[in-house]
Amino acid sequence: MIMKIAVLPGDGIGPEIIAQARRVLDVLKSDGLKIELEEAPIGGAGYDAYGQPYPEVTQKLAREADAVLLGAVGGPQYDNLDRPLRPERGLLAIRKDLNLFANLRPAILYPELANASTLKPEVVSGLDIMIVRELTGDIYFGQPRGIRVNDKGEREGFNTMLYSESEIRRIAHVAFGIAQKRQKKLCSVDKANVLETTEFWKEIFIDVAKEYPDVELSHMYVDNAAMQLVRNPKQFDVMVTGNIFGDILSDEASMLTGSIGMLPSASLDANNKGLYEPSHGSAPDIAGKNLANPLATILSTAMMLRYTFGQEEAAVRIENAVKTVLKQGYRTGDIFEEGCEKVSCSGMGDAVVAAL
Ligand SMILES: NC(=O)c1ccc[n+]([C@@H]2O[C@H](COP(=O)([O-])OP(=O)(O)OC[C@H]3O[C@@H](n4cnc5c(N)ncnc54)[C@H](O)[C@@H]3O)[C@@H](O)[C@H]2O)c1
Ligand SMILES: CC(C)[C@H](C(=O)O)[C@@H](O)C(=O)O
Ligand SMILES: [Mg+2]
Repeated sequence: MIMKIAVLPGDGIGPEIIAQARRVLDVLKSDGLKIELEEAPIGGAGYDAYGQPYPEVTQKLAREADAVLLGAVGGPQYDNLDRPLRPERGLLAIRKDLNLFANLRPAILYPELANASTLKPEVVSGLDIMIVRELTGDIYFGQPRGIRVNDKGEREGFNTMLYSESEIRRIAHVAFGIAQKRQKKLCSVDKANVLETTEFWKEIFIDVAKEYPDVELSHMYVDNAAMQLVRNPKQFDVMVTGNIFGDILSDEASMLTGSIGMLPSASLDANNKGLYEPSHGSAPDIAGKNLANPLATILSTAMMLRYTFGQEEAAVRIENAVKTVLKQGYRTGDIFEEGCEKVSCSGMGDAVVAAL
């Protein structure tokens, strides 16, 4: 089987981190994996090349590919564009277009990074949480949305937090399925005390739970969950939540692992076609300086091999290479500590390739 991968570097540090992930894939390719890579622009790069953040060429490539590897989108130079043209809309468009409703963001603390975590080692050692974020619904996509003039002649901005029953059910099945293969503990995060949308979410989760009697389902309000994540994160095994809460909680959880540069992600459709990207953004403050941590992107390629291609061995090989470079003491600036060797983005890529 030839694995067709659409590579969309995007903006800011996107091209730098994707270059390192490509080197990793090139090693696997030279060792016999049949991988076909083709690049196209997305986000600001899409706008610059074709006037659209999700150009038709990119859409065609992404639809025809088995998986998509994406860097990051966005940057201050695009912030004043009309809303539909902004880079972030390109990312939302590809997620919706490919029906990638299940976003998996694993927050794993590698023991070597215990000191890089913002929490004390004893609170965080052994951390392994899977955040399951619904990705194609919620306030991100609910209609109506916009900025309008109200009855009093005042301008107002509005969005709609919306989930249909089928959208909740399908993400619930994904989350319960993942919990079944782990510690069998699923925490659904909501704001059911205030928001009808998430009260409904909770109701559906309780119903779906009947099909998974071996999984212990709990519920937590999102404000408490944000606090519990920094108080005692190891109480969580799998967390499942809607699009907006998942966006925020996954960034928070990333710091428990040492850096946002360590958090990979998989965004899957119902058939495990996936888009793989780091959870972070285009980091305009360090873009073009060869400073970014490429490990989240490299770990995302491992997720791709696992979830879309069923190549468990190759996935573990990449993860082991990452563990090796951390053991060897290589650190980009975001995870650097005294006594380690500071490397650039491409330097980290060199180390991973050597470890492979
Ligand atoms: N998936 C995506 O493409 C995505 C995700 C988040 C934000 N964004 C976009 O990125 C732009 C910047 O957003 P932001 O600043 O809020 O978030 P960001 O994640 O880009 O950066 C936040 C901070 O984390 C640092 N950082 C991020 N990734 C890093 C890495 N790999 N190595 C080292 N440090 C890293 C940055 O330098 C910055 O200080 C915005 O346009 C935003 O919309 C895109
Ligand atoms: C850039 C933005 C649209 C995106 C999101 O909010 O989903 C990002 O923050 C992420 O976490 O992937
Ligand atoms: Mg985010």
